Amino acid sequence: MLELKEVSFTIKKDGEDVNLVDKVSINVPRGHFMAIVGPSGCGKTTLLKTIAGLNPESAGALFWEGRNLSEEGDLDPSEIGYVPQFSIAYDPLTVDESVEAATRLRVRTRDTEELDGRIDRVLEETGLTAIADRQVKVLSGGQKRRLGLAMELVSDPKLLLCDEVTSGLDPRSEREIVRLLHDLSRREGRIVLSVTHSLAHLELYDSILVLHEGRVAYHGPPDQLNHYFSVHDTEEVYPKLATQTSERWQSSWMKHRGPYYSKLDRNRTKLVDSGGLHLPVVPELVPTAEEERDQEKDKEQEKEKPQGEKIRTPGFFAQFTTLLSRRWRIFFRDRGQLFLQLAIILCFPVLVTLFKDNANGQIANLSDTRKTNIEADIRESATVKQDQVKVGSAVSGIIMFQVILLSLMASNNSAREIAGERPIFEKEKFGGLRPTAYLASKITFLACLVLAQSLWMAVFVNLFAPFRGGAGGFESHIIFLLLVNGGMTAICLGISALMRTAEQASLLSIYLVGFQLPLSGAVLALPSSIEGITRPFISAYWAWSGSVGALEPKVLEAVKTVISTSISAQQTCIYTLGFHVAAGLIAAWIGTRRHQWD
Ligand SMILES: Nc1ncnc2c1ncn2[C@@H]1O[C@H](COP(=O)(O)OP(=O)(O)OP(=O)(O)O)[C@@H](O)[C@H]1O
Repeated sequence: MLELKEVSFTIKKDGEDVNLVDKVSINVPRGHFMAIVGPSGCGKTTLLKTIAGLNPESAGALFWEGRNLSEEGDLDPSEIGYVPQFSIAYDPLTVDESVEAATRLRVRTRDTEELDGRIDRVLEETGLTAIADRQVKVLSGGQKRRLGLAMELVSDPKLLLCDEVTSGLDPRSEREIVRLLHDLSRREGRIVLSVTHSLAHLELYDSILVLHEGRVAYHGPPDQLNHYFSVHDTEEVYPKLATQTSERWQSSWMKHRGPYYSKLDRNRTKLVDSGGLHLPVVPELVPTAEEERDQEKDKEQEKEKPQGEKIRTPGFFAQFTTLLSRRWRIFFRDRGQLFLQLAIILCFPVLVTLFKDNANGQIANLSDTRKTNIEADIRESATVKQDQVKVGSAVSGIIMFQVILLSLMASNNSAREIAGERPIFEKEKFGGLRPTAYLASKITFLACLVLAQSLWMAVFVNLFAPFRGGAGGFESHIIFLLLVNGGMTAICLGISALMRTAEQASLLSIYLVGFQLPLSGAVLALPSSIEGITRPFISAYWAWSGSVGALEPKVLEAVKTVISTSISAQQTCIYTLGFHVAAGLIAAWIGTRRHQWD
């Protein structure tokens, strides 16, 4: 039994308290199918989220089987299913893959047989078996809703909350979905609460809850709705609601609700007697002595069951591997993303090699012995200077170009990685996904991209414009390229986790990359007052400086003749870039833990 006692959800608006849900009191027994209806903005979704625990109630209390949920802890993620308004499946995956991923993330199964059995059962229940290998992107609206339901049913939730799962469907699909929800409420005593705009098919529900401005205006049998509101047609209920204030509707309901609740009880008894409702245990009925003995026996047997038979959330590693393999599958299925990534990895290094000729040029040596005349002496110095400028600016420019292009790749890698799928992530988190497993899968996926991009950039460019480093110079250069790409990828991932939308995250990440070049000081020296403030945050400077520091002395001298920015010690560059990686990951960790379900 789900019980709400004077539950309110209050927000602050212009300094005033506003009750979006106001003193809602209802009882919903096991195996009950209830519609939550009411005009747009009356608080239906807010009430559903309050029941789900997504909006903590500001007053009142919620009970599940007599257990106070706010005091004794929420329902286990496997016990509750929430089907939101938005799609919770990835377009490139098939129906079967989506349900499989949902099962692997929510349910700890003993073996593949159990996993397959669970997936097959859920596909069967929701009528998706015939289209199990179809990609989500080609599904109809009704099929997508069924998939959303299937992905929730994998854990056999005792409480299924559905938010507008029939909106936008044609009348036939709508009826099919309502019928499906009705059937789901008839199994294992599952409670199904469905928020809907539609006043069609109300006869399929056991009870209708009418909300008006967050208050209960009616909660009774569907066939008494018109009678209560004194209307001929259900469509007239909403206009009728507008004829008086919600306070009046609420107090009127409190006065008259007795007979309607009795009717609900009678309907339920009839249903149970006719065998239309299968209830494994009916806690709200006082059991006979014999039933009590049976229940005790059941409890004992439950205790003796091996742990594996209970629905338990999978561990960190199982969730991590499921998410990682799903991420790679989406990556390879999404042709656009794959093509863009390959084009970037292959073409960006080609751009850098355009400057190879000057970078490969020789720098003449000054003679040890002085020339016999001053004119020859000056000519020789000028030639050396010319070589230094030509080679120095090309070598420094190539390094900076590599660094900037890798920063650009970094923002492309991760700016949308979390923000672009935030609703799905929040939904999966609600279903028991560990944020650490999610973050670890993202880091592993991105680390592979960073490795491929940075190594290819270093090796390809080195083929045409060999890095002119001393002993171990090229290896150091590779490390700095890896670090700048890794650092910027981590920072953009942090931004992605903290921002509310993918657009905000992309924009901020692009600005961040755009400012790297001018603020690095590699092109134009910055005023020292600004340099001191900005430098610690400019990854491009530290990677460029570290790589330049790994050049052989003669080339390093040449670079110094064309720049007026100081070169930092390599150790300092490594530590600073390491700090950028760590800061980005910490931001991502904070962002993934934060609750961002609108
Ligand atoms: N976190 C929030 N902060 C401020 N206002 C909110 C918040 N959540 C909901 N609201 C407001 O509360 C009201 C009820 O919203 P809710 O989404 O519950 O309505 P609804 O009945 O489900 O509407 P619809 O049928 O149009 O989906 C709306 O006016 C909405 O703008």
